[in-house]
Amino acid sequence: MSSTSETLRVALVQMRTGRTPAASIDTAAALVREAAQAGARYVQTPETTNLMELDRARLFETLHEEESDPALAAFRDLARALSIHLHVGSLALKVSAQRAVNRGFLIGPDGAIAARYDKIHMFDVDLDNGESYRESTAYRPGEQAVAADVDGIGIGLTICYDLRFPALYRALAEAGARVLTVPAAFTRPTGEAHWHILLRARAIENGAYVLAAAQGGRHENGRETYGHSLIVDPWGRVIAEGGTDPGIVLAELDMGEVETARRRIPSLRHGRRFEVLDPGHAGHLHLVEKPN
Ligand SMILES: O=C(O)CNC(=O)[C@H](CS)NC(=O)CCC(=O)C(=O)O
Repeated sequence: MSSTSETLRVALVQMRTGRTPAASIDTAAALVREAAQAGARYVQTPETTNLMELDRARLFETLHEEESDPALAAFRDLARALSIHLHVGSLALKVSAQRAVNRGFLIGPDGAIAARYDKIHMFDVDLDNGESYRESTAYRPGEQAVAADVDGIGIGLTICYDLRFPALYRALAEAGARVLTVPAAFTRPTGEAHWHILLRARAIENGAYVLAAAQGGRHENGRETYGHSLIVDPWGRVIAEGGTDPGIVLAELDMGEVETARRRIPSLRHGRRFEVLDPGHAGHLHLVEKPN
């Protein structure tokens, strides 16, 4: 790596995960191999790479615990075989008989798990097209933001609905992340309305690359997801984008672009914090001084 330009070749794997983990693992693995052959050093797969299942009884019959999960074992072998950083956007994993986690893994080129992240914000939402989700009835939310390292580049780990909570991304950027990741399974209507603009906003306000591998199309469980895996640069430009079908999306990240964006608009440095003094009333919000 030269001292003037720090770069990272990345790929997103877009999928249409079904109800059989073995098939999902095979599909994902083939696309990860294709990405590695195209020169990607970091490859990200979408939310719930292993399984999309709406039937709760069947979900818990199919899920494994982390220690015995076949998808995690297969992806660890694959990362090592290809010598890449493999970010499995998330796996649905059982933590007890009736409780699951929506957990992301960053696997290093040695096959070791470098970071784990449990999705914090649960998608408990009723859409006006009749789609209704209660993620929190099956999944236990995470309680920690997680930043990790890929070849000396800080990477923030988030998942899907987290995208709507900008304070998480600000905290990750302040912790040193220059790349923010949002593996997702967005619904079609909310994706059409909000996907691009929210991803671009997170990139712009933090002067960071945003990488979002997506689920797309009509799934075996009947759900439809938005697709459009996206790579956004720190100035907010979309530099690569997927469609609705499975495939890979490639880009070369240049960390000089992060430096340039943050020099042009130093909003990370200028940010202040506010505290509600008198909740529920019109009034003043107290400006909280930042340390230093
Ligand atoms: O449950 C699965 O099978 C996979 N997981 C998901 O699809 C998750 C939880 S239901 N989806 C979202 O968070 C969509 C967010 C979204 O669409 C928005 O914020 O607009």
